[in-house]
Formats: sequence, structure tokens, C-alpha cells
Amino acid sequence: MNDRVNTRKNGRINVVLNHKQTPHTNEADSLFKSEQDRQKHEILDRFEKELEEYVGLNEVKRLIKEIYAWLYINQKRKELGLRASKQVLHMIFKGNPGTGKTTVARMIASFFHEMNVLAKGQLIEVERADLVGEYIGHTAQKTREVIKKANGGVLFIDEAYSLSRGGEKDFGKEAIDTLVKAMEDQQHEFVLILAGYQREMEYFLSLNPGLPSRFPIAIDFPNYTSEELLEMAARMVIEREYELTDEAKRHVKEHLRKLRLEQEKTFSNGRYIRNIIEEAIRMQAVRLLKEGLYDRESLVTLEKEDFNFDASHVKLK
Ligand SMILES: Nc1ncnc2c1ncn2[C@@H]1O[C@H](COP(=O)(O)OP(=O)(O)OP(=O)(O)O)[C@@H](O)[C@H]1O
Repeated sequence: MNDRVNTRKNGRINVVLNHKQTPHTNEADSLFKSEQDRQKHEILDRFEKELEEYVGLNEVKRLIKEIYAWLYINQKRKELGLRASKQVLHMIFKGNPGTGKTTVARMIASFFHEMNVLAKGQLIEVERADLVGEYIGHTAQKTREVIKKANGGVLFIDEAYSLSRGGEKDFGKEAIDTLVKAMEDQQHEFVLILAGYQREMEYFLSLNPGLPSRFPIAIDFPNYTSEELLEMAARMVIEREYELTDEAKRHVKEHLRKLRLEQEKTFSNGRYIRNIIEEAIRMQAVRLLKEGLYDRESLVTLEKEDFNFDASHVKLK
């Protein structure tokens, strides 16, 4: 099955993630021919294993492989005295809240660091208020400080379109200009990732015609399906050393199915799942204290009643 819609728009690679795929260990996709080979590519192997912990994200997995292959071949070229090319690696991440954008950005920062693309590999996550100041000149200064912090790492700007909120007169424009200048002057010293809702992002890019071509990699993060959300819940439970009873599983599944039907744009996907699991853990703790149950089985079991969605404090957003 073809799991990626990979189009080229304005010279940009536009990757649409298909979360529907189960974690893939597709032999045909693998760069390793043998176990010996795998050991030679220890960094890629480690990142692939880390990514397998996440539901879906297949295109990120593919992108990592692509970049790894390019850097590896570059190294081989250098060894033979051939020119090793540099590439622009700034990216656009489009998707609703909780679809994994920040998680992936963090991983990419660390991957680039290990591959010597970035000197430090830190992720600096900012939003409009961190960049935009209150008087003329203040914004450029604030933005430059943020870029300085991101030097050697990834600068991740969430809801990037808020920078063009107020039009020409707004200080947001000064932030964009400062960023563009830094992208030119410090081209290979940091990676800039602009993230936000798909539609708003596309509108923002259309308003700033100089921007799209500076971001050759665009990744779409679609909402997770109810099955994927359930899979995520199952993994989070295991990771925390808990277990769901069959009844609890059915209850959560039904809740997610209903939610997914009425889901709106602001539904927080993976974050919602993390929050309902954490709430269930608190509910279980209250139940166990009340009942005085401290045996191993009780301590690890999350029951249906621990997921009381009618009385839940967890917001959908
Ligand atoms: N594919 C996934 N598998 C497992 N957990 C996931 C996945 N995607 C997201 N999550 C979990 O959901 C939570 C939110 O993810 P993250 O912060 O990366 O989303 P985001 O797209 O950056 O959201 P926002 O735009 O609101 O900042 C995290 O706890 C993350 O681990």
C-alpha cells in the first residue's frame, strides 16, 4: 500500500503523513541488508527504534532515513575527495494540536546533532510573544536573542501565522524579517521549523511569498484515527506499568469512537490521550485508597470506572 502522498508544490517536498499504517519494519524499506550492516549504522538504528515507540509517523521515519542516507553518502564522497553538498533543512509542520509536531521536532533536533548537522541539538520552542516586542526595534532585538539561543539547534515556532496577524504595521512583520535574515546569514547554524494549523499555515505562507521556498520540507500531521488513539493509549499504559481490563479497553474505545465522530479542529489528539490516562491513574489511586487495596494486581489495573468521561476534568483541546 502506498502510504505517502508526496507532491511537489513550489519546489517544496510536501509530505502527507499517513498515521493509519502500523509501525513499519518493512524489509523493502530497510537500509540494512544484514545485522552486520545494522551495526554499522548505529545512529539510524537507534532513531528508528525510538520512532517505533510512536504510533504512525511513517513519513517522519522515512525522512530521517532519507537524510541519514544523504549524510552517509556525503561522507563517502568526501573520503574520495568529491564535493559534499549542504542542504537547506528548514521545515513546515502542519497539523492540529497533539498530532506529534513538537515530539518530532525534538527528535529531529537530536538526530541532526548526532549526525553533526547541528552543533548542539537543543530545541527552542517559542510563540509570538517570545519574538514580538512593544516598540520599534524591540522585536528585532527579542527575535535575535531567541535565534542566538537556538544557534546549533532547532528553533520551533508554534502558531507561526500569528506573526502576520496585524498586517504590515504589526511588529510581527519585523520578527519575520529578522528570521529571514538569520536564515540567510546563519544558514547552516540552526534549523527553523514553523508549525501550526494546516489552513492558517497555508494562508500565512501565501501572504509571505518569500517564505515557502525557504522551507523545502513540509510535513502534514493529520488527526489520529480512533484506532490509533486507542493504540497510543495502550502504549502509554504499558509504559507507565499499568494494565487496562478488557472492559476498560472497550469503554475507552467506544468513547474515542464517539469523540472522533464529533471531533472538531481543536481536539488535542495525543495530548488528550495522555491526559485521560493520567486522570485514570489518579482516579485509580483514589479508588485503591478508599478500598485499602495495595496488592500488586490492584496497583497495576485500570478499571472501566477509572475512566469516568462524564465527570472528567480533561478538556478536548
Ligand atoms: N504518534 C504518537 N505516538 C504516541 N504519542 C504521541 C504521538 N503523537 C503525539 N503523541 C503524544 O501526544 C502528546 C502531544 O504531542 P505533541 O506535543 O508532539 O503535539 P503537537 O502537535 O506539538 O501539539 P501542539 O501543536 O498543541 O503543541 C505528547 O505527549 C506526545 O507524546
